[in-house]
Amino acid sequence: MAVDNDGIAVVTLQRPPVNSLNLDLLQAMNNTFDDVAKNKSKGMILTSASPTVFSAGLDIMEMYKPDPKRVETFWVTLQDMWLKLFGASFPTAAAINGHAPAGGCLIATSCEYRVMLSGKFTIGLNETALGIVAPTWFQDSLRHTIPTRQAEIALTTGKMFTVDEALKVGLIDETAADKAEAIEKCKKFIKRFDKIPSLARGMTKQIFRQEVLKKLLTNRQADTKQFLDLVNQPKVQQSLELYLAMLKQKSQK
Ligand SMILES: CCCCCCCCCCCC/C=C/CC(=O)SCCNC(=O)CCNC(=O)[C@H](O)C(C)(C)COP(=O)(O)OP(=O)(O)OC[C@H]1O[C@@H](n2cnc3c(N)ncnc32)[C@H](O)[C@@H]1OP(=O)(O)O
Repeated sequence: MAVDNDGIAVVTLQRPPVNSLNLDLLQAMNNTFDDVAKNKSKGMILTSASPTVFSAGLDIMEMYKPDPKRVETFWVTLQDMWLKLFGASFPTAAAINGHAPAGGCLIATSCEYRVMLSGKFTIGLNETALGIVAPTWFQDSLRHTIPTRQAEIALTTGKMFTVDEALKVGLIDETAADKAEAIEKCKKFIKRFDKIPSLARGMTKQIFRQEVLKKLLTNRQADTKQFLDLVNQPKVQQSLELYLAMLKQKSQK
């Protein structure tokens, strides 16, 4: 992960090849979000070092034949990442310079503003298409971003939006021709708050988001147990094995 700081922190996800979210990357993100809060940055922009993938979502390898302690830590760290990002008092924006499926879409929808590169990229919560259920807080992040009816249809169909579709439904706010332009547009959004007192801004955002945050905070243990019960089912392990093989086969073509 690289962080540039000119008052606005540009945080670049840098875990080749596809920025899949494993325990180490999630821990690094959490430490970075804490630093951004401590350094009193004007705001934070999340982007990716890959030219084609913003983030491929959760690292499937963390869930396949997992070590019991590590997989629990993985999930709790993912919850922490979402609580910190969705609940950040500082302004947040995503310069989405590539595909953003599942957990990649979660990161983007946890930010306040999204600029995505025009091109053949897709974004969405595709969990149902994979035969899994997006956790409540994943769903909440999408419902918080696009109209409820569109969110329900997208979630139940596992829809991956093209850039044009995402713009139309409000899943992204703007498009950009390249990464530099996406970052500039995100900076422009963050600079809108230059004349707004940051305490009032931050508290207003937290009040606006508190219902959704509270849902996970009060249900954390149950959410973790549900995940662990699911991931340890032999049938789920079988599906993960098949999915990994399919991904490998596709990447070798
Ligand atoms: C059937 C699944 C059952 C799961 C059950 C889980 C039970 C518990 C679930 C509860 C949690 C629910 C929440 C889940 C949220 C998630 O985020 S799940 C992850 C979903 N992500 C995806 O489905 C994305 C998969 N990846 C892609 O579609 C593509 O890789 C891409 C569009 C992002 C990029 O395409 P491209 O640039 O062509 O790269 P590839 O050649 O496909 O991949 C390169 C390389 O990376 C490996 N890889 C890709 N994604 C992941 C990943 N998410 N985790 C781990 N590894 C990944 C891919 O296999 C290639 O590896 P090799 O080079 O072949 O070694």
